[in-house]
Amino acid sequence: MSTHLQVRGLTAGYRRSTVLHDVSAEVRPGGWLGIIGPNGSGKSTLLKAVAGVLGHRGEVLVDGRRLAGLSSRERARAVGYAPQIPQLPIGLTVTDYVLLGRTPHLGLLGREGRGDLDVVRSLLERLDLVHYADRALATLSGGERQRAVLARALAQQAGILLLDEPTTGLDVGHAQALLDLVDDLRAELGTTVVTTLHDLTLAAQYAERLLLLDEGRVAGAGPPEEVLTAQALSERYSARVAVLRTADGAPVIAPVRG
Ligand SMILES: Nc1ncnc2c1ncn2[C@@H]1O[C@H](COP(=O)(O)OP(=O)(O)OP(=O)(O)O)[C@@H](O)[C@H]1O
Repeated sequence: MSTHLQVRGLTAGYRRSTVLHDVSAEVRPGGWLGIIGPNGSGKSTLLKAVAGVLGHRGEVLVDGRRLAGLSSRERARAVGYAPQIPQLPIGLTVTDYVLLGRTPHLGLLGREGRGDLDVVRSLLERLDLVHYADRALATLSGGERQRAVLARALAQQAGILLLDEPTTGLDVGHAQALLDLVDDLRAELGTTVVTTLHDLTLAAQYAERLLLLDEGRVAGAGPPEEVLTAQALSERYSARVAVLRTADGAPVIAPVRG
């Protein structure tokens, strides 16, 4: 199942201020869009609005249907969301927490079946969480907890996966394992992926296209090699960087001391 995501003229914010101004974006079925931009530019706000947890003007279309018009079960099957700072039921074990991701797939009795347990088990293996399966979330380290949050979002097997800073707190190996897993889901299930990422080199290596936000407006969009120029990073982030290339031409962003 591959899902097409369109965001049209999205304006959103909080009680006192409008943060996003008329943002439009599109992700092809099975595509990966990386949202980048400096602190406070509106990346998380955009994901919240697309996830439907923050009111907005404009439209979010999933396969041409307004997300706001779907039932909550349909919406949970369409969009999975891992927020940057999730509210965690810290008394739950890792297994029970990740199983919550299966809720939109359970039958009338609400009982999980063998298939649900298999999905959870496989995610715990891929995210190196098997040893923690029976531990309460409260007892995990920051990176272990982050991996549990991502496992729950992945267990949902929604057509669109929204991940807000998924590699925060993860060491380089676990960060790569997570992004590889998301990429595999794209290949195996056709999952459409939107992530915010501060690590621009990782963003360039995994996302097909980038959307650069600055002060809540789109300041650039396109393939990573077009968006990530030293000039754009200097203008938008006030950063001194050298843009290097991997053997296959992907940009590597190296900060340079002044
Ligand atoms: N709940 C809130 N109430 C009021 N203002 C908020 C709220 N959440 C975020 N903001 C403000 O909205 C703006 C955009 O925040 P947002 O979290 O979307 O930025 P971001 O690009 O994800 O930033 P970062 O890179 O620091 O995570 C910021 O100025 C922030 O202070």
